[in-house]
Amino acid sequence: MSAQGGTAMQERVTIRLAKQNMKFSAGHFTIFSASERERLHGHNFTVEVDIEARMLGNGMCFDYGLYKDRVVALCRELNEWTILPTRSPYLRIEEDGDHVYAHFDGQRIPFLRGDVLLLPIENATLEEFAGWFLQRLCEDREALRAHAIDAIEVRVLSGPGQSAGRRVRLG
Ligand SMILES: Nc1nc2c(c(=O)[nH]1)N=C([C@H](O)[C@H](O)COP(=O)(O)OP(=O)(O)OP(=O)(O)O)CN2
Repeated sequence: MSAQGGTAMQERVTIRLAKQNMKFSAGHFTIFSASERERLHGHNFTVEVDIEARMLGNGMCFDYGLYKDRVVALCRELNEWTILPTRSPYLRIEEDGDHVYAHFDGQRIPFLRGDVLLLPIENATLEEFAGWFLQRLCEDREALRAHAIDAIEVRVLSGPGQSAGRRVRLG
C-alpha cells in the first residue's frame, strides 16, 4: 500500500541499529561438554539490533534513539570484563573474598573478583550474549507496546563473519 493511503493494517518497518559504538571487549571461554572447553581468550564483540515495528503516522515509527542509547548502555555493562556463566551445567562458581574460582572438570580456575562479571547465562557464547541483550531490551513491555514494536532480533559478532542472532516476536 502506498504511504499516502492508510490501511486497516498499519504498515510495518524494520529499524536496523548497528552503530560503531555498539561494541564491547570481553574475555570468555566456550564450554563444549563436561570435559572440553576453550582456553580463556577475548574478543572485540559488536552488536546489531533489528526492531520490527508499526508506523505511527508522521512518516515514522518509534524514536529509535531510545534504543540506540539502551544498546550502548548494555554494551558498557559487558565491556572489559571476563564473563563467566552462572547457569552452565558444567561450571561451578565459588566466590571467596577477593577471588572467584571457576570449577570445571576438576580444575579450580582462579580469577580476581574485580575482573569477573557473572552473567545469568548457560554458556559464554554468541547466542547466549545475544539472548542476554534481547532479554534486557524486552524488560519494559509497556514501552514496547507504546512503541508498537512487534519483534526484536539481536545479533552479536565476535569478529567479521562470525555471529549469532536471536529473535523474539512480541506482537
Ligand atoms: N555455537 C557456538 N560455537 C562456538 C562459539 C559460540 O559462541 N557459539 N564460540 C567459539 C569460540 O569462542 C570462538 O569461535 C573463538 O574465536 P575464534 O573463532 O577462534 O577466533 P576469531 O574470532 O579470531 O576467529 P578466527 O577464525 O580464528 O579468525 C567456538 N564455537
